Amino acid sequence: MSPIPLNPDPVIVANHVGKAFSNKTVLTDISLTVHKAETFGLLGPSGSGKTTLVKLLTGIDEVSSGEITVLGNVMPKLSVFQQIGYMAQSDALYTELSAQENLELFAALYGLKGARRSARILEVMELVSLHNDLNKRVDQYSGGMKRRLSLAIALLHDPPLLILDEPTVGIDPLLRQSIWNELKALNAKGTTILLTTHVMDEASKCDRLGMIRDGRLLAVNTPQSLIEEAGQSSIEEAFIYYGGEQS
Ligand SMILES: Nc1ncnc2c1ncn2[C@@H]1O[C@H](COP(=O)(O)OP(=O)(O)OP(=O)(O)O)[C@@H](O)[C@H]1O
Repeated sequence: MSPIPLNPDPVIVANHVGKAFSNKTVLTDISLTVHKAETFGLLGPSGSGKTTLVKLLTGIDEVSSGEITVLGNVMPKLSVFQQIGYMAQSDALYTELSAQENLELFAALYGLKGARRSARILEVMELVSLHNDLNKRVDQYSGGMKRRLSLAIALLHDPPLLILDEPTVGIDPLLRQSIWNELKALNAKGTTILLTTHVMDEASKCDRLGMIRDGRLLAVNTPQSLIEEAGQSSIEEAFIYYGGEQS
């Protein structure tokens, strides 16, 4: 199967990016381009540097070396952050408020008003199957429900770029499937998605994957090409192969 040609517009460009915290190097020489309307997955074990890279891409944190451009702007840049739907790994929710109140707050932040605001809140909550729990306080939500609410918030302003850090952790397989369907529908409308995962099955749903280990990008390609080039039969085996070659 030949891969679908990528839209050439670069939405994210990382150029020889490095990141160190005091004297600890966490990312080394990461170069990577994410094109418009693709789903790009960052796959790597716990502690490999995925969240650190995501924070650089969103502009929450700054590179130690190299450069990141997002939607044509050198990061970090506040105006670009408003064009990104960001779902952090730990849910940034006001737990003493209801889901509705949380959504209202973020909607106001994004400048969504009036009927458009109410309609969009309902739309995104239907999408994550939480529309019947709008008035429940978030401290009464389960872990999976909080993840889904965080995803709804990331989608609220219909941003051109979604950056999702482990979006489906704690979400049951059926709902995970429907979330993936939605992500693919957003892709089809032109939304670019970068997400992190360590679930191999999920990685195979991405258009392209970046395999990351010990802060280095080992390989970038379509899941199928990564498997074929490594002469393996699964993403998991390919990952072990590329990791082994590097070390
Ligand atoms: N602020 C910080 N100061 C010092 N070290 C940090 C900081 N943030 C992250 N690190 C270190 O950077 C490394 C990569 O962490 P990171 O959270 O990016 O990994 P990850 O791939 O996202 O892992 P996980 O899948 O568990 O979330 C870890 O060794 C972590 O301890």
